[in-house]
Amino acid sequence: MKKSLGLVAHDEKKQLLADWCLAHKDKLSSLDLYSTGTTGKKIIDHTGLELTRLESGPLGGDAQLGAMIAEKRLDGLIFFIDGLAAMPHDVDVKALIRLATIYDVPFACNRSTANAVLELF
Ligand SMILES: O=C(CO)COP(=O)(O)O
Repeated sequence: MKKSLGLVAHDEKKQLLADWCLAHKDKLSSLDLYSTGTTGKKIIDHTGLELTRLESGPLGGDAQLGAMIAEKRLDGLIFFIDGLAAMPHDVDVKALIRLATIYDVPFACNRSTANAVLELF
């Protein structure tokens, strides 16, 4: 069965994630990819990768990824976080990170850790 990977980025980090996805397109195309709404659109437009777009983060996309982790349907999470901006949905962001932590899901919050997580796939 294909492994699944979540891909999320805050607005200031979306280009960085799209570029990272392009650089790793071959490997990523062998995985089931899930993304929050706006991040997913950016990745598709930039890379042509196929992925499942969930709701936008502030409208529940982070919560959907958290639910997938709790249901053991997500094998890894790449979440490029903007550590310099306040988010109206900060509670959802924290909940997603918390679930990745307690379920021991490989989780990357920036490019160098994303490279390390992708090595596991
Ligand atoms: O806000 C996000 C993660 O917290 C990302 O959501 P979007 O991909 O819809 O911008």
